[in-house]
Amino acid sequence: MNEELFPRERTEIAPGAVHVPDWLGPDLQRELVEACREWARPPAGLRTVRTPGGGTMTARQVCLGLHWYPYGYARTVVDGDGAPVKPMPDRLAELGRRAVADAYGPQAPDARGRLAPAPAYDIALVNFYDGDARMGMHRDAEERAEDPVVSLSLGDTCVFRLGNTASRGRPYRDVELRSGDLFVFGGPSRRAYHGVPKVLPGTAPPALGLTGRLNITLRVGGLDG
Ligand SMILES: O=C(O)CCC(=O)C(=O)O
Ligand SMILES: [Fe+2]
Repeated sequence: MNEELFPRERTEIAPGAVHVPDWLGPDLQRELVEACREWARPPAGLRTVRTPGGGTMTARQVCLGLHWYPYGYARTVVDGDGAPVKPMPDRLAELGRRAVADAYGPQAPDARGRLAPAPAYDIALVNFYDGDARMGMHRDAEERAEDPVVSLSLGDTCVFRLGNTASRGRPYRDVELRSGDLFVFGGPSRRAYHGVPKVLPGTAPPALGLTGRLNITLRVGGLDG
């Protein structure tokens, strides 16, 4: 459902950072919420992340493919129950490839007429935000690959802040991400600071059956070998 007078449009927020509103239809949103509920179950389920400074992240998290912790990747939940991380589902990897193609459009061949291979997404982070949760400004920096990060939003609307690559401060741009929206940041924005300063409670589509916000972030690790 779109209640705007005019439809929200695809917008390049910064070079390489593209917002595609309403990318996921209602059925796919519902399927993904159901899948997140399964992934969130123990073992290797939803956990509260502790930061080295002694704090905790307010968004709770579960990882697929490789386990992210502050600040690295492991094959087991080294900062939780120690269980092996759940596998990366093929359908999420495929969704990531489609997301990049839709966000950036058909890619241009290089000077020899070759197309770069589609990114092979092998990591998913699922973040669950209740009404008070947020995420501070950070960079997705533990991956070696430079492939774009794909972010899918489900449930409550949030304010997503995309900053610059030099510091957590200004200049930045705030974008409202609603249920079903796609946000991709690659190229010059791949290492930009970003965060979620605010979730707007009670804004999820009623038919989705979710209180709070889920974010699925897809990344390419480039960490094998
Ligand atoms: O929830 C979001 O939209 C952002 C999540 C994020 O930046 C991350 O998991 O690294
Ligand atoms: Fe991030």
